[in-house]
Amino acid sequence: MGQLWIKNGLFVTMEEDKPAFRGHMVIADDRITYIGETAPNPAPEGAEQLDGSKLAFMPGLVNTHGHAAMSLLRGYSDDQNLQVWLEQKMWPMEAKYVDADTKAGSLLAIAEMLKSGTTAFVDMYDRMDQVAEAVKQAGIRGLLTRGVIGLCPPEVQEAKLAEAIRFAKDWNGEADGRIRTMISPHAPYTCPPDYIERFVQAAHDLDLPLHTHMSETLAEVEQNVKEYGARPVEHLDKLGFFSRPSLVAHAVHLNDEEIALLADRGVAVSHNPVSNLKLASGVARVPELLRAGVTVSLGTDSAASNNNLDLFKEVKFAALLHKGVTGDPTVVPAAEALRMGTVYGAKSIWQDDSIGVLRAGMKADFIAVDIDQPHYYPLTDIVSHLVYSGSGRDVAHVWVDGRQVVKNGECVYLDEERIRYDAQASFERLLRA
Ligand SMILES: CSC[C@H]1O[C@@H](n2cnc3c(O)ncnc32)[C@H](O)[C@@H]1O
Ligand SMILES: [Zn+2]
Repeated sequence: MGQLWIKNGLFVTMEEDKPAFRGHMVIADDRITYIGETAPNPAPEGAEQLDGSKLAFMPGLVNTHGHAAMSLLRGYSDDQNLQVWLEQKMWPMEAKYVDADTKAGSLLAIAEMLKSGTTAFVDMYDRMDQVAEAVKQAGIRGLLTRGVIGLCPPEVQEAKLAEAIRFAKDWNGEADGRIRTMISPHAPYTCPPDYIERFVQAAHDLDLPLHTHMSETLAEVEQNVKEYGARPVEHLDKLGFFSRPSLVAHAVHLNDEEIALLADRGVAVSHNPVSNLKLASGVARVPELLRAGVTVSLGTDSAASNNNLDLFKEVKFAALLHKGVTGDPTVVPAAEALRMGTVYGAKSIWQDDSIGVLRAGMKADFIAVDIDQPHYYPLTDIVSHLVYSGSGRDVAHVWVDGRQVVKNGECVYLDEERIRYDAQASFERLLRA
């Protein structure tokens, strides 16, 4: 891959001691080898040079919850609550998916994510080999997991669990280590307790993290109490779920005791503000979670409930929403929202701390934002501008694992025209089927 020397760029490192400065960065193969205000000394011989003077460089965004292939269902069902949306609209359409649809939807989503600055994403879905192939091709980083809905006869449950384990084993560490896997019962309301326990066992056996939807709606919490005599957090805790590194999506309806328990067990939360607003699920208690020491990152959920996979939007919503509902303008300040979209996301999913900040020795997963535009002027506080004024549309270049995967706004390894065509064809077939 060789070396890249970025000169005179504005670097937003996400490091606490030196968050932003103008300077230089050197990439060798998959790693950052130098970052600093002064030029590298000695100068990297033979390195490709990039003038960074009109660009802001920051760690790639990390999307910690989604279902990429559902991008085919973008706009198919708006303005419904979760239960109606899932049971009457999503699940009937998903039942008609074939491998080619999952591949088409995943490529569409990955193109959208890469072009808007996401370098790593979590994906929970079915037909995950297709998603993994798409990740491999596009050059993005993926934490992939076969999500399992257990509302089916025992022999089907058995087959789904076996498939989840097979996928997790086959793909962990693939694509030069850009793919990692997890184990995922879909939710406490779609998987019986003894079935969830088998996923926990599998996660132990394979030494993998767990991921699930949890406490997304009030109805879910009430149903859990009625069926199992416990709220979802206590329920999952009793089933041993939090004995593994775990990432829960949504966590909207939590009481103080549940927040304390999640903090105590080291559970990471993927906050999905836009999806939660659109499905009228509620607003997660993010300021309290952060105060309790929970790692809170950001997810888009799918393009069918968002309807966009630009994580910059999620960062902005996270910064604004909690000010609005608490009446306190100091909660989730811009820098904290940006940490949720980068370093906290990295911490939640990539447990070896090799991504999420710009620092020598870290993996070279970073993006270049075109700040030579009116909405970045006057150039004062770059973090404020990125959060409150910027968007994924400003992303010019993206690197993952030291490899440039977006150049001048175009995906290097994807045929975007073909992807749009295939996505449209898949959707039309699904409608007719
Ligand atoms: C088979 S795993 C993926 C499964 O999850 C469904 N899904 C998408 N968004 C949500 C959400 O916000 N809450 C719960 N479940 C969701 C999706 O339709 C798939 O069936
Ligand atoms: Zn989801």
